[in-house]
Amino acid sequence: MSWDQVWLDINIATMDTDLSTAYGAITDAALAVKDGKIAWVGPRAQLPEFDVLSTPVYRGKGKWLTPGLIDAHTHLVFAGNRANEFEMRLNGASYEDIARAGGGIISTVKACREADEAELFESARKRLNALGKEGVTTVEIKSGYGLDTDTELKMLRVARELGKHHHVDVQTTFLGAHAIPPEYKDNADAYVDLVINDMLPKVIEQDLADAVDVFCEGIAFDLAQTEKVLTAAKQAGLKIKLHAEQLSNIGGSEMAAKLGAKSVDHIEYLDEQGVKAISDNGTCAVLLPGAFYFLRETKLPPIELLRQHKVPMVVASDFNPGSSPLCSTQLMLNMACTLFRLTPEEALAGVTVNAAKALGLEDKVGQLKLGMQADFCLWDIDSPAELAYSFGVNPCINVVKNGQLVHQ
Ligand SMILES: N=CN[C@@H](CCC(=O)O)C(=O)O
Ligand SMILES: [Zn+2]
Repeated sequence: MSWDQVWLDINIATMDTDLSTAYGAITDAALAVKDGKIAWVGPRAQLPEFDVLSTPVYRGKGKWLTPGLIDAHTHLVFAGNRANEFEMRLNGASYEDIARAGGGIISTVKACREADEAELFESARKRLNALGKEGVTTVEIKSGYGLDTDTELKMLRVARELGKHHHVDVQTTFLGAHAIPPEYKDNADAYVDLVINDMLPKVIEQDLADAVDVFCEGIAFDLAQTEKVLTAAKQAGLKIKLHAEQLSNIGGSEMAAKLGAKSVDHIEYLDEQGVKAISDNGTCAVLLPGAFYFLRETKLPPIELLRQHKVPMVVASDFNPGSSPLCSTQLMLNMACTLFRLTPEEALAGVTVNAAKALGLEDKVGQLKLGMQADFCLWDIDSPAELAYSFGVNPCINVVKNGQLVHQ
């Protein structure tokens, strides 16, 4: 056998759902890489013979390998910060009060409109470095802090550039319909028209987005406005997804699922009818424990219903300056278990196999099996549950991206 690298003396949480073991685990395993892809994976005892003199061999000292982590929901391109609003909330104001008073998302919009591309790129690069060091190999980044055509395009260009200059793959999402900008305060429909007829065509023409998202909520866009944007995006051939049922239940998830959304995100207020709709349509549920924690929400997402209806559960950071200034996918693993009571295995699936599905990348990443991209991490852990159990000492030893060792 001729391979580019072989990993020995490892246990593997493949997250391969075809295997019957928890975590798709293979103990005393081996893995081989060729041309950036997984060329062999299985028990060490079955590894075919290979030329040990010409093949780099990495030894894992009995530790665990997992797929590279995938953070399927972030807003990591932004300017400024909202520590002042954090203080306001600690003095009694609510997230909704602040948003309605022109703060919240709109305050980050002001900062993003003023920031130049280099500034946005540099701050986002640092954040991406932080995620990359803790084992993230694919990240989704949304626009949505521009709310005018130029700034929305600027944010997406920065996100695309980051993907070109960083080992972490970037999937971009156009979120022009994130909030109603001050200029359209009394005419949200006209803003929706701008999103559909001016922004979206330019986003498509310049190939700036892989997907389109909308914030469907009482403080943002209503059901009809949301449907219009998602339908236009779908007709243009883009993947669609939705911020939905975060603060109330207005039926966004059900509508988006019927349109074929890859995911509905937040969903604390989703009811059984909504869960059935997303289950019937193969839509993933993206759980965002960081925002739940940071906003001190009390309404839990319907985890048990999601389990009953076999909805793939995803765990993401929602990293953003307002509701989740927490730039750590590893922390989300812990919070998904402590706050939402996911099992460590469910949480790990939420940042690997299910996260890939939410991004429409399930044929490439998220599992360690033959033919998939060689994106994986070696962790200084004795069981996969440790990834969700503890936080603060980064257990990531190595990151391999497309078969290249990028972090050790
Ligand atoms: N819910 C809407 N959007 C973001 C919050 C953005 C912000 O507050 O800046 C979220 O996913 O939590
Ligand atoms: Zn979000």
